[in-house]
Amino acid sequence: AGGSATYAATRPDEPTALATVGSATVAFHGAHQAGITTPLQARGHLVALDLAPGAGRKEAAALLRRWSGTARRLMAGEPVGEGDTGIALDAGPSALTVTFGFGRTFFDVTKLADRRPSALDPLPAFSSDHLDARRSNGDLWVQIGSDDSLVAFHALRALLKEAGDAARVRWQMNGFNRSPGATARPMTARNLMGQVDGTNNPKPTDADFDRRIFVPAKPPAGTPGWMTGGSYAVVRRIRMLLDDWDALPVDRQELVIGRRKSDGAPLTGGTETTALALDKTGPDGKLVIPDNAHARISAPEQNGGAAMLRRPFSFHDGIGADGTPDAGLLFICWQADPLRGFVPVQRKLDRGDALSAFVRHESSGLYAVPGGPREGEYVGQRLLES
Ligand SMILES: C=CC1=C(C)c2cc3[nH]c(cc4nc(cc5[nH]c(cc1n2)c(C)c5CCC(=O)O)C(CCC(=O)O)=C4C)c(C)c3C=C
Ligand SMILES: [Fe+2]
Repeated sequence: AGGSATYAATRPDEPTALATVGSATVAFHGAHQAGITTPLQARGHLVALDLAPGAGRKEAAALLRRWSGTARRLMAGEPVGEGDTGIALDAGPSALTVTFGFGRTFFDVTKLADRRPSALDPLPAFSSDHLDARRSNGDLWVQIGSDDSLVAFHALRALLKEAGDAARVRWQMNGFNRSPGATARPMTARNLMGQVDGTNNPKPTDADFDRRIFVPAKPPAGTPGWMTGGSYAVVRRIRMLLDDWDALPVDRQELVIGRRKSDGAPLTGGTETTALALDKTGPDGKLVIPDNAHARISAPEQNGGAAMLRRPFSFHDGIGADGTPDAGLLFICWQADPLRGFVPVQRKLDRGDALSAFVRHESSGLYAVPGGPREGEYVGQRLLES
């Protein structure tokens, strides 16, 4: 079973990844685009592009048509066709998803301002923002996720080549999550602070899930019909001040969030999925989950029911100029309306979240992500051709 020359590179006695991770396929067509309710993938690329000078609606439509064809093929595990780089040869689709969105400026460049959803109005400024405009926003946004790094990179290369002369990369961010099968049983992900992160996300089985995350068939005023089945993505590059965080004793880290680090259970007791007992006080008469605990402040019941689906990737881009890790969370949240999801919660966090001392929001984007394409349709066709 392999000589010493191959031993380090492969483990021929173990089940092949293709039989497990590699074979997972996510549908390209459907009511919603893939990559929103898809379970977190191990690897992610986020890219924003601006249409090239001189490119308008026609070029944008042609690009979305090309991109959709390629995304459909790649997600089915097929090669791109002529000129395929071969990067993903031998691998299955590995749960590849490609998700496309439109930023506010897209509608000016393509002269479609009358079809721009009001939900794309710029996000308010937050006092804790340290935003870099060059790494924020953009006309187009592409999210690529896969459980295999080469499959994800292959898709990225193919899509960026296809942008050709029509669009240029504005910024790119690369992220990761745990690999499937790395834990003995499926578990909620951990972030780079070591916290169990994602516990209280809305679940597709919740009665009000679709209403909170997706634009309904009869969209509200200010939302054009082409957004039916779509969602809005808020994307924030949030740097974690990991050296400061790691210097904090675990019991103090737990007070910052309001949950136990080991298993994500509320400080008020129970297991990971037990509800937070927000009114519970300790023997000293103080709230067990402090006033400024992140989980308290962000809870929907503290924000008029505001809810979002958080689907992040971690990032690590080496060591920053200040000598500390340039690492953190590519925070991506999905909602039917950012003014009822991200904005009220972030406003509240901005005023008094204990986590604020350990994080820094460095870039921001808001994108309208149209519904999933029907068979034979490309993503965004209902916007670009009706
Ligand atoms: C504006 C929205 C939010 C930002 C920005 C945000 C950043 C952020 N969060 C963590 C870690 C955790 N967050 C947790 C819960 C949680 N966070 C938000 C919103 C934002 N977080 C919400 C809506 C919730 C759910 C609250 C609830 O319903 O109880 C948790 C607890 C576990 C969980 O439910 O996921 C952790 C841990 C970090 C590290 C971070 C920025 C880097
Ligand atoms: Fe959070």
